[in-house]
Amino acid sequence: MNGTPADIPSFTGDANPYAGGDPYADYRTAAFPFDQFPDLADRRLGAGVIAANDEFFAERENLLKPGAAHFDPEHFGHKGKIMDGWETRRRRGASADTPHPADDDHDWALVRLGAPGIIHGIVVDTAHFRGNHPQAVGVEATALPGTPSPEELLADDVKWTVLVPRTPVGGHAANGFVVHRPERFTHVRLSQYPDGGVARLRVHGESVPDLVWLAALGTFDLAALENGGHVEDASDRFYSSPFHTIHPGRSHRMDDGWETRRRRDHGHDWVRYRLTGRSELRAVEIDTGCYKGNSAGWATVSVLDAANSSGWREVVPRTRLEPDAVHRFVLPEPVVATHVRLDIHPDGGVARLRVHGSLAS
Ligand SMILES: NC(=O)NC(NC(N)=O)C(=O)[O-]
Repeated sequence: MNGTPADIPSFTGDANPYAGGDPYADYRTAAFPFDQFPDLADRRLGAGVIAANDEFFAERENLLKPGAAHFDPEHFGHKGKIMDGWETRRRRGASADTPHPADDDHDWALVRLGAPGIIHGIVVDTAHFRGNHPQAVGVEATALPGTPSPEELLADDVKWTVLVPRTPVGGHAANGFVVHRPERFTHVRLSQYPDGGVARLRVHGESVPDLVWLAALGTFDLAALENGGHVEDASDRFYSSPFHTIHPGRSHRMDDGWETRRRRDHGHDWVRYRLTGRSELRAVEIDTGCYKGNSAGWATVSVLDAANSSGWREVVPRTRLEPDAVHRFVLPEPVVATHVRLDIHPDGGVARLRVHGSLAS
């Protein structure tokens, strides 16, 4: 079953015209059951809007930007109001007698996921699109190997699976849709009927890597999101998401890592990761990049082999961390694990965790 079950909030209709002050004051949003899963269409994972049929008012690339859409009421350009989203021109009918668009008229954007995977939910966010949001949206997905061009994706023989059937949406709202599909997808197509603006598209799910590629690599980072690593749980998500610790590359800003609030008790913070699969781990990296006055103080790394009942085992003992630095640990001997836990004492920031090894045979 796809779409919006009765128990998740849905929004329809116009929002009121912007009345000044905080543009988010009348924004309609909700917590969705799939919020726990990362956004597979995150630009920071390498996702891209590779084509759109129209982007007259605002560029398609805005759809995948991290963070909430910005609205500046005074910002106008040569073509109209500058909008932080993807916005198409107004569609027209064929003649003076039929000035309205036809029922099936729509605009579309093609998105390559940054990490292909299983999709659990979609948010079509129309933030700041009030009188010019789409009346309805639909989302489909497909899986193609390699790096297909837009033309290849749009070929007649490509099978697209409907994730969100054409559904009315609200303006200036986070329009969320639960998806129940077991397949791995590589691309999605967002359609808006008949035209309009969408600020952000979020595609929440679980990354499913190409195992043939990983087998060819041999040794790789088994916690990396792009390799199928996953954050199962974390003690704190106050400032930023623990998923950032398994994003590609180095962190370039403090909010690009995982930062917990200041603890005022005697506890500590932690993240629990599920690895690509059962694997043999040989080396661990903890990067406190961009955390200077608020780096995690000490860290411990433990592993669990869920196929074996021996429980959690510490592989990196509690170690003092330097601010804004990469710390490398070669394990005294390789360990077999399905899960890793990072404990930080007492609190603070960790930008990245890398867990190097290979899949256990
Ligand atoms: N005030 C507007 O935003 N108008 C138009 N859009 C932009 N971006 O100028 C439109 O037709 O939707």
